[in-house]
Amino acid sequence: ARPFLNEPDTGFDEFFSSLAPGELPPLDQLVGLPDFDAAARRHMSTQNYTYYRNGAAGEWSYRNNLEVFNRYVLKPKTMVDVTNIESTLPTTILGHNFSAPFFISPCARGGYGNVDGEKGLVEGAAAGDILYMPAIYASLTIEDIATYKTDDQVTFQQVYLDGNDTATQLIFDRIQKSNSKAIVFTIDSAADGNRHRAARYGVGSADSSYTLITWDLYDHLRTMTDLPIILKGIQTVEDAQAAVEHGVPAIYLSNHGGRQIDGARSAFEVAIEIHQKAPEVFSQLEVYADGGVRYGADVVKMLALGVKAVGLGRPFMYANVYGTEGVTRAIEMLKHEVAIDAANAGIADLHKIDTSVVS
Ligand SMILES: Cc1cc2nc3c(=O)[nH]c(=O)nc-3n(C[C@H](O)[C@H](O)[C@H](O)COP(=O)(O)O)c2cc1C
Repeated sequence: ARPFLNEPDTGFDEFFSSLAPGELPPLDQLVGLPDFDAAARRHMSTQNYTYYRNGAAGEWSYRNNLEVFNRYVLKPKTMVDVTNIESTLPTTILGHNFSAPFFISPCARGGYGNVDGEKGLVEGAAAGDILYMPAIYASLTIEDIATYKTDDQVTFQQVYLDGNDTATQLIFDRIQKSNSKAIVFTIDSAADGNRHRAARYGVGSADSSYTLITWDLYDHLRTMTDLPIILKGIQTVEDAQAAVEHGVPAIYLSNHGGRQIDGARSAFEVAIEIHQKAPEVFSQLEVYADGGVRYGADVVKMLALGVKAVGLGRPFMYANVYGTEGVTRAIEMLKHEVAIDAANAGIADLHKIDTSVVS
């Protein structure tokens, strides 16, 4: 296997060389989202870090998620008035207002990175006014997470579901009671993920059984709740089109951070396929996407294809090692990067972005 740099070398190790083993660098000295990975790796136990970091099998999909953004370059336009770009960061996600077109992807086991579990993710999302999607296998319960929300904070609850109606109805009722505004049904994990790195440390998938996931099930689930049910883990244009036919309000392109099946394409590549073969999908329903997003420019490239909002998993899990302040700072960093990268690419308004800026 060719060598792989988990984070590009931007001087982190030299700069923080005097820190004691395990000591976290001061938050205000981190300069970008990849720094949170390096900081968390220093601080977390190898076992816990491995659960966050791992990808399926040889981790080629994990790597590709990160590397794919470098295979598509930006084509900056000049002589454009970009001075109002920051005012175009806010967007709506399923009709709810947020301050930026990115969100916190659902990730299990926040407690591995912070003794307070997902508290920092809920509070950070509120402070930064972005969407958080708590995972059903979060360390905190749906109800505990709800106690950390501000009064008007909008969250979407992720779930794994099977054909057991009684269990499903219980979960749906809890979600409704906790005032979540949508259900994010993960459909890319019909079987256990083949996770070599994680298996070494006994930290495999949170969802490991064979699970019945079909369009019939989706149609049935919709009769069991008034909440919109988003499908997470769509990976082909055909499935995106089927989602339109089944009246799905939003799809979420994802290969689960490269954690389920090695060799699966990145969401960015799937978005390109949809853009090429069925661009109408982007206006027929809302399309979200995640995987390997680490820089403002990555978000800009996703938006250029027609993606409405972009998710990040690991960066926020690593930021949560610092708790609410860390997550809040990560959000600020990414907002700033999206704005300056878009501006330098000659984009005046993020809502009017199109593929002419990407090649
Ligand atoms: C530690 C960890 C736990 C995750 N747990 C879940 C989960 O319970 N449900 C789910 O749908 N996706 C889960 N994911 C996938 C994320 O929602 C998201 O798709 C992925 O992290 C995006 O890639 P990124 O980490 O490169 O941003 C998890 C990812 C990580 C890193």
